[in-house]
Amino acid sequence: MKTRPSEAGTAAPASPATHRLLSSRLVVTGILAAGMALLTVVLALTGVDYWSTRASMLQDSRVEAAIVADNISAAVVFRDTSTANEMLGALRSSSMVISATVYDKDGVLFAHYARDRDPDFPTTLRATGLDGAAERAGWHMLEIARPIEASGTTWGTLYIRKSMAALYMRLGIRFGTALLIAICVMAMATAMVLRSRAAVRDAENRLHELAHTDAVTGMGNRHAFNEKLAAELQGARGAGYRVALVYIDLDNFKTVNDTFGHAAGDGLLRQVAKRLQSVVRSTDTISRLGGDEFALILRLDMDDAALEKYAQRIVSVFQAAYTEVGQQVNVTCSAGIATFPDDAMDMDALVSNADTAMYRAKEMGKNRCVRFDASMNLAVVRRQAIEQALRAELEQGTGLALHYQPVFAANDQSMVGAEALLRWTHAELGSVSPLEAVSVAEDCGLIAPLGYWVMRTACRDAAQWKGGKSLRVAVNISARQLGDPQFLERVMDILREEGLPAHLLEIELTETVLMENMEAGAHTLHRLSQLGIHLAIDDFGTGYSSLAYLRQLPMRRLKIDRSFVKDLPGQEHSRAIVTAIVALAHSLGLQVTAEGVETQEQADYLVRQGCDVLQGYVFARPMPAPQFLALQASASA
Ligand SMILES: Nc1nc2c(ncn2[C@@H]2O[C@@H]3COP(=O)(O)O[C@H]4[C@@H](O)[C@H](n5cnc6c(=O)[nH]c(N)nc65)O[C@@H]4COP(=O)(O)O[C@H]3[C@H]2O)c(=O)[nH]1
Repeated sequence: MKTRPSEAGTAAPASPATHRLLSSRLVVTGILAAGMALLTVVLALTGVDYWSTRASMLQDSRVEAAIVADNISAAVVFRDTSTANEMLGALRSSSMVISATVYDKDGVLFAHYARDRDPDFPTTLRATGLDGAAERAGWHMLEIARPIEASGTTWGTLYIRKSMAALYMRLGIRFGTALLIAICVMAMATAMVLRSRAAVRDAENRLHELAHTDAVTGMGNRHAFNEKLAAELQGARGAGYRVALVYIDLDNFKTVNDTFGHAAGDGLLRQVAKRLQSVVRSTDTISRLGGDEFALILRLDMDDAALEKYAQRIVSVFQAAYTEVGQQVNVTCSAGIATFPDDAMDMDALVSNADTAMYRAKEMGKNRCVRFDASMNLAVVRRQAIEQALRAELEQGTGLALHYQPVFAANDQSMVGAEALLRWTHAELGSVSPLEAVSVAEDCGLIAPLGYWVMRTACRDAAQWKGGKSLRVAVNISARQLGDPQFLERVMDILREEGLPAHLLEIELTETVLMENMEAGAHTLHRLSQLGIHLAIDDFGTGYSSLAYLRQLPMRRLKIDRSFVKDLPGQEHSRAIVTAIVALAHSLGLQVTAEGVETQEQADYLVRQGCDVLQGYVFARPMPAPQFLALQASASA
């Protein structure tokens, strides 16, 4: 199967909105953190500044008070109040001084200076609360007291009050400037971050768009599909609605791609996308999952019958032919539907079930839509078991066998060869039909080892068939085998190693195999034919082969499918087809084999129509190699 459930993924990836919100938050948090850091630095610097300015102011004030106390001592000794007042007045040049007072040795006011009115100034030394050489530094005011001395005697006390306002003013200006610079820096940094963020977001949006868009059709791709389906299922769980998933796979897209080239294939996919979009509702989501696979997610607001009709509409969209590179191209689709929560409770199971239903549609003949059914999973389980068993079987090679069904010349009923048919009986799985085994082997990549085992075994057995007439062994080849670039070389090696002449090997290919390997196949077939190997078209009439194309291939034989033989000679339709096929084959120089001949009446009719070789239960059933050897020995005796 092309799609494995694990590819879908279960967890809903973060939506672009969540992603954007998260990255915006990160940006804001980063800016805030930087702002806080700058503010802290500014505050710390201001604190340091405060303490150093305050300490130097204290020191200056002490010196100032000592100088004034020294100079004023003479005026105090001689009780010259006016000189003392004048000297105190000189302090007005010191802007921080509020007032200065001199008390005599009894602590009584002697001289005073106040910058403005200072009604609270202490009128006695006692009221200052300071004595001798003391100082008091508060938040608002600095008070200094200094003794006034002359000739070793204390004559009074100088008391100065200073305001701290200037200090705060200076600090305030510095803090404000630093803050302003910090804010400007932050604003510039923020503007730059936001600008680059916007550029990054644009780039992210573009990347998101690219990562979620299919380049060929412009539809959502597998990422977009996974996100949408996860979101839709989450919504459905919350709100209790149903969701349907339709898996669509084009049936013969590979042929178009191989025939007309990849550009035409892309053009066709674009047309398909347009047509699909024209039938789905605007609320439904259609995505291209890759290759020729599309998926449709719809919120189910319709009943099952309406859903079937809807699916039919999708399939019928493909009925009209497409025109690509001037050619009419017919492409059909196989679709599978699974619904949530009826068929699956989670995303992986829903995807897997829709895929399973789509593969069932293919198995049922393509060009249809199939609703998932729980029993289909049993089929999937069986296929997985077959895959495992086949893998083991090919390593040990014990359970596989070939049976040979003889084929007879129509004119004299003599045996002319045999068709090798795969038989496989497994201890647990029982008898597995060759069609089932080959189909599983093709899907899981085991067709090459299986095909070469069949080819080698058939050639080895046929090399033992000795008799009057050389018998040719026919081997069936599946589509994937013909696509193997090593095919020609491997077949030649096998013939050489097993000792079978090339003309005694016939390779049977169905029309579908031929049509699926048109270009690469044609070259290989010509080489095989040049080497002497016979080529036959199997099950003729059941495929869609173009006769013009078949004519160019080096075919020797055409085998009429047994579905046309079964109703002979009674049914007119079958009679007409068989007559036409025989005439056509002979006109192209091909021999005709009729397979599935079950009655003598059918055999007689086919001989009358000119068939060259007959094969069927009426003559012999497929049989094990030793039995065939015995039959062949008795026939040639
Ligand atoms: N009803 C009826 N059936 C008859 C009669 N005579 C023969 N048959 C059956 O018709 C099938 C003929 O093989 P086919 O058309 O190549 O169809 C084959 C062939 O396409 C495929 N197959 C078988 N062996 C191999 C193999 O080794 N490799 C590949 N690639 N495919 C194989 O599986 C198909 C089915 O094979 P079988 O089941 O063996 O079925 C065989 C054979 O048993 C008859 O008179 N009446």
